[in-house]
Amino acid sequence: MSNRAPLLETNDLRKTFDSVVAADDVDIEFYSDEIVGVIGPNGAGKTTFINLVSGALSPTSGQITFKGEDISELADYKRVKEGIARSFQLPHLYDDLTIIENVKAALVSRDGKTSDFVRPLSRDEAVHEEALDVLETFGLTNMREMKAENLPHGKRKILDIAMSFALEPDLLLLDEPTSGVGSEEKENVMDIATNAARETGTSLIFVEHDMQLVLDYSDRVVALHNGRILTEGEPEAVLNSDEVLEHIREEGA
Ligand SMILES: Nc1ncnc2c1ncn2[C@@H]1O[C@H](COP(=O)(O)OP(=O)(O)OP(=O)(O)O)[C@@H](O)[C@H]1O
Repeated sequence: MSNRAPLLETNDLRKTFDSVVAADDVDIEFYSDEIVGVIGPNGAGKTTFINLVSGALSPTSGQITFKGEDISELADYKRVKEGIARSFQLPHLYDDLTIIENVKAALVSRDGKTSDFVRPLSRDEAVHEEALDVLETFGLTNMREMKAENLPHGKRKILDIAMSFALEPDLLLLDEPTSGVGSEEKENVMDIATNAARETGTSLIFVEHDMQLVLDYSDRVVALHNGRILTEGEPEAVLNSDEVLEHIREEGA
């Protein structure tokens, strides 16, 4: 789609679990500043792809190249330092910390310290100011002293996304950012995530089952089925393609 060098590229990327082929020699490129929706029925390999790129899983074979470097065997925390962040289907938050402390934990981990430093660092003015900025951007200012465990699910997803952005990634992987979120709040979550991506120049890859959201928020769509790329390209064309209509939309993505 572009003459520019890809930000992320996979070559013959393969992951098997016994007889299951969850990534079947996947070749794909992602570019800076693009927002890509990944669709596919249950078991298509969407989360496996996110896990392979983030480093949660090692590939059985094949390569992942990020900013021109082979990161296939790089540990997940080192990939964060290289500029790859992710959020989870179920947010990974520090439930007994407040919202602002959660954001500070992300800021502190970005700067190479551990979350044990969060409480002392709550007195660090620079971290405090930056955390307030993040909370403002993501509409969480009013809830900043609430414990994460008391946040409603939609806000938990937003906090998780906010913490991912606080890591200042070049590429952010969102695994089902709207799952479990009430239908009236799904667009809000997607607006917040995609606006932040556009404003910061972060590339976004998001896994999504809601086809209307995929259509509304993606620059490009990748359709997976049985660990393979069924088709990819311009959102409307992909969603209305014969392959997607047959294998994904009928089975229910
Ligand atoms: N850790 C694992 N061990 C064994 N099999 C796995 C593991 N992770 C995934 N699989 C299998 O790999 C295939 C792809 O799973 P994956 O979770 O990537 O699909 P998905 O497209 O994300 O599905 P969903 O939409 O249900 O989240 C499935 O058959 C799944 O059972």
